[in-house]
Amino acid sequence: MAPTPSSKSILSTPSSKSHHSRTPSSKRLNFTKETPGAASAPPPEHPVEVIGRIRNHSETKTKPNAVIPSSLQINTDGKSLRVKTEIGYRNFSLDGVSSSEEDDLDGFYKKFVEARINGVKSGNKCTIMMYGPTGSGKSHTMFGCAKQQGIVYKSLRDILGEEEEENGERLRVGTFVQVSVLEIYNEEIYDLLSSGISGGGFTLGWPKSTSASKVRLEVMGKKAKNATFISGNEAGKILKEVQKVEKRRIVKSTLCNERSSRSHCLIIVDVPTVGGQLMLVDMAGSENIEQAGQIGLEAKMQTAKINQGNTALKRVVESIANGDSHVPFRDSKLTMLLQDSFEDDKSKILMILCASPDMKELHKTIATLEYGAKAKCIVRGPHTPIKDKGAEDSSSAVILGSRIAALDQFIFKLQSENKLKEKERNEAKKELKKKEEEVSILRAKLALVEEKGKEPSEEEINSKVNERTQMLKRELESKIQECEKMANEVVEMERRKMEERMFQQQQEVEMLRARLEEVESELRLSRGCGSESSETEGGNFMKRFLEVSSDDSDMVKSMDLDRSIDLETSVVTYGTNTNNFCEGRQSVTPNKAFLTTVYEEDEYENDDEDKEVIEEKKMIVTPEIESKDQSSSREMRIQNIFTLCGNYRELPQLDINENEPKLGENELQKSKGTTEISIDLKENHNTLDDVEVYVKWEALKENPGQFITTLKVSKDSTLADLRKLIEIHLGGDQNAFTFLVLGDPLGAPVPKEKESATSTMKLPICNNQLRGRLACLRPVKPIILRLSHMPFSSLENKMVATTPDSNFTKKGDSCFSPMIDQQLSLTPFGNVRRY
Ligand SMILES: Nc1ncnc2c1ncn2[C@@H]1O[C@H](COP(=O)(O)OP(=O)(O)OP(=O)(O)O)[C@@H](O)[C@H]1O
Repeated sequence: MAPTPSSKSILSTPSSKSHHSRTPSSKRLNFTKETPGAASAPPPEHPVEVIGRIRNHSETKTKPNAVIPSSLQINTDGKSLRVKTEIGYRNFSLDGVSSSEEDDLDGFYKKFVEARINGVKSGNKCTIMMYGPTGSGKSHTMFGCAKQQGIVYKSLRDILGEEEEENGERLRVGTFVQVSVLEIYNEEIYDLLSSGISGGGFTLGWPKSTSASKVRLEVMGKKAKNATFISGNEAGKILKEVQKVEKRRIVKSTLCNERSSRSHCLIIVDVPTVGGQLMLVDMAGSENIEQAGQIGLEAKMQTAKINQGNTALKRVVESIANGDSHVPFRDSKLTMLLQDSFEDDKSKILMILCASPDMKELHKTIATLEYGAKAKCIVRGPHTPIKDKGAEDSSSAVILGSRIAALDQFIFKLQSENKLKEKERNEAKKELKKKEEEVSILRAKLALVEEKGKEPSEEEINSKVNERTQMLKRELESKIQECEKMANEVVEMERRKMEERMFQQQQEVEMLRARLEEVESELRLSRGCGSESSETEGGNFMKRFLEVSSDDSDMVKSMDLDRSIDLETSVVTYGTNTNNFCEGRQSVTPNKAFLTTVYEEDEYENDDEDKEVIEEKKMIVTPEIESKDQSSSREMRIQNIFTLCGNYRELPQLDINENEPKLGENELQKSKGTTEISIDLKENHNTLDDVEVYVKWEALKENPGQFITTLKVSKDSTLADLRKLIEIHLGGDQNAFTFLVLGDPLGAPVPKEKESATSTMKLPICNNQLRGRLACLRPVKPIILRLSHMPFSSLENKMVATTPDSNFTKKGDSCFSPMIDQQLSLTPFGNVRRY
């Protein structure tokens, strides 16, 4: 193996010759002068840590299986590197060495970068700079590739912190950072975060559009003045902005690199909350003009300008390492901005030397490693150059101002976040209040439902019953009042009608009286006014009729006048019971007329079956009889009237023609409960020894002269015999009576002891029949008659409901008043009723 070349021979490159002349290697390595008591002093601090990063061989992709010779070999200690040359090898001791083959970007970051980033989060300052020739992998390591992210993004993530999201909400907020991105191109500083048009943009040789859109910045102290920064604590947003900025860097194809970074890029990350700062510097390639292949004066000038930063940095490093009293920080914009990184006691520099194992790159690789070795030798101590007081103050003011601005922004951000949270909290409170109201409403409803579901208590039932009872009571009272009112109205109406009827009846009675007077006068005329008895009879008749007319007793009377002149017959039936009132009127054959009188006994019995017919008589007068003896016919009619008045009420029925139906018979049969008693004259004539006795009570004021029965006795019989039969008929002697000698004007009773000596034949003849006698009985005790007190209203109702027969009476021939005729035309019965 060839002997290891001395470092001197390896580092004797043209570019470094001048430095070697000024700062011998021995001095460089031992630039920290030993001072008395140095043995007891702490070991010197190396502010610059140098890491070698060896990229993959460029021909690996094209020749994957080929054995490609490499100029670099990492020693076993992992911190030193052997460079192979044609004449031998040279070792370089570094703080660490890593190859891309062994450590990808993640591995490299974790091994050499992560600890520094943690220091920044704790408030330290760190500058990570990529140094190496073009195409050695500086940008690749700094920004990464599609597969892996580089140091910029990984460190930002570490500082900001990984975001945790759940259901679209961020759970953890990262560290607040302030990021500014600068580009130093052609010794000008551009603000890559500003999109404004730069008035002083240098466009020579580069696309105008690119440089024209950038803002050029001036340096104030050690900082770029008015640099734009992005701030926040959300890693996603910050990284996205940095990615955009990365693409705005000026790149150009060179012989060494298709997309060669022609500028230095500085990404400055401030962590104002702790005072930490991270400065990431991706330097342009360190190749010289010839190596870059630039042709022409302009291109050579550009390359020279680009290298100005690299050259100035080399000198700064050498000056610091040599302990020179003056460090030329102001030789370039890059060194001006990196001054704090070298001078601040809290600041550390991580210099990553990028190198290619390609044999063609050997010289550049050695130059890079020598540069790194020098930087590694820098220590802080007494040799630290005296700082420029004014510049330091200015720099501190800028830093403080920046920090204050960052803190203000941070406070503002916290305040806005706080406001947002406050707003959310208020909204949540409102929502909570609304929900509570809904809950209370629902609870009330639930309570109601539960209450309804419960069984009603006894008190509730009682109260409801009472309430219902009161309501029904009120309804009942109101209905009673209504009924009373209606009843009063009905009574009043009935009373009025009754009065009208009474008035009508009084008029009818007057008419009837006048008619009777006419009849009486006719009778007197017909008898030639000669018979005194007739006079007496007529007088009696008038007397009785007037009594009846003026009588206010409760006796009910009925009367039908024979109207034989008109050969019409009217049938009048009176009943004391309104419900049982039987009425009928019909046209009859001209040669027949009859009178029917019916007394019904009990007005209080409403049942038809209980009605008792006391008397019914039919009288038929034939035209033949009337033609033989007109006067006899008239007398008969008058007798009928007498009969109605009391003494001669009972007239025998003269049924001449048996084959013809008896007039009014149908109506009588229809009348329930009436008993028809017919007297057949032919039969009487056949029995010569018998006398037919009509028995009746004497007609008194309180007694209408009720008919009792008809008895057949021998003509030789006496009143004593007749009494026995009558008493048998009456069923005992409770209605004890005496016979009246009716022919006697005084109407004297026959003493009982004389009854056996008095012949039945001495009784008055009844209805002009030779063998008919009338036995008029005077009751010893007064007969209690159950007579009707029927109201007129019922009778009136009956009359209205009846079908009239207009042929029954002839107009103008009626003996009654027109009003009565009208009534008779409406009803089959004429009636006179007195109370
Ligand atoms: N470790 C690596 N692994 C794979 N490819 C790499 C690696 N390093 C660099 N490359 C590739 O080499 C090319 C040049 O690399 P890069 O641009 O990073 O070089 P550079 O040093 O930044 O050059 P310049 O100074 O000109 O910008 C790129 O295409 C890059 O992808």
